[in-house]
Amino acid sequence: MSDSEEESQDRQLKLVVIGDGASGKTSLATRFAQEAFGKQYKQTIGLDFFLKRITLPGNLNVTLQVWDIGGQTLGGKMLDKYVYGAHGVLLVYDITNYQSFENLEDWFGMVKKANEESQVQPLVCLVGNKIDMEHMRTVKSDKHQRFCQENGLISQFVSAKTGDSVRSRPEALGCRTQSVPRERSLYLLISFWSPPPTPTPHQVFLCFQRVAAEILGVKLNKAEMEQSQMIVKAELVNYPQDEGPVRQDTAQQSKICSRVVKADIVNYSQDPVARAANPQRSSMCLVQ
Ligand SMILES: Nc1nc2c(ncn2[C@@H]2O[C@H](COP(=O)(O)OP(=O)(O)OP(=O)(O)O)[C@@H](O)[C@H]2O)c(=O)[nH]1
Repeated sequence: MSDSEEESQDRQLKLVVIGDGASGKTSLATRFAQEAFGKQYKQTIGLDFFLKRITLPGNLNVTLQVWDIGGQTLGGKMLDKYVYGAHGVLLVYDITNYQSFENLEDWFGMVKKANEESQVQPLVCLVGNKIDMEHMRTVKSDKHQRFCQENGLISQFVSAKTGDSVRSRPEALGCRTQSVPRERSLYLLISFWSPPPTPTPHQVFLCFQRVAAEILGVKLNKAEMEQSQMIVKAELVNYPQDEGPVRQDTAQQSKICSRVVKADIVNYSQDPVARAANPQRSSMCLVQ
């Protein structure tokens, strides 16, 4: 095998996703590996595996082996075996479930114990999931940050549900806002902070990418780092009546921007399904 062939071989990383039951671990892994999301909760018994190949800056191909560990394994005999040898750990909690945050101490304690004899400690990322339900948040962002600082963890907020598609313009999301002046101003507001409409990776992908990059010591550029860390929700727009089908796909989209932005309150006048699934909307654009 030539040198260049050897160099182009994939690196393999084992990433373990742990946290309380129903915090969204399987959903994160599925969003990352399959670009999918299921509303139905199906408890993971034991563990599941996902594989995904990504390319990091410098043309470095990395195969991520994602171990999705069932939340019920905490305190069980197998957990330390699952976690042992992981290069990275995603410690997941649900921002709307305080107990899932409190239990992180136990999960993190187990990670440390499982690897205490290992020479290399895994990189641990604290993941606050379900930020599409910001209005139901029970874990304050500063608690999250404190936990990260105290334990030397990297920090991430995501939504497995929306994928938190950042850096997309309204037209790229299928919104047609031109016909209503109020929406037009919102469109302009968002456009002002948005870069050109190129297809960009979603937040969950960026979260995994960031962990892989940190493990391998690969530097992400400033834009990639900002994308992976900044989350702004802009749930908005008073859609005209004839645009129901478009709305369904776009009801959960978020936007990235660098400060607080006042936005319109949503009024999904033609979309009872989306409304039922998402009863409350933020009237502000929130900066994490
Ligand atoms: N709104 C919202 N719901 C989510 C999100 N992520 C997961 N869910 C829902 O939360 C429930 C639990 O998600 P799972 O991914 O199965 O949770 P888990 O942590 O794998 O659960 P265990 O298998 O018991 O460990 C499901 O009904 C998901 O649809 C999210 O980001 N936002």
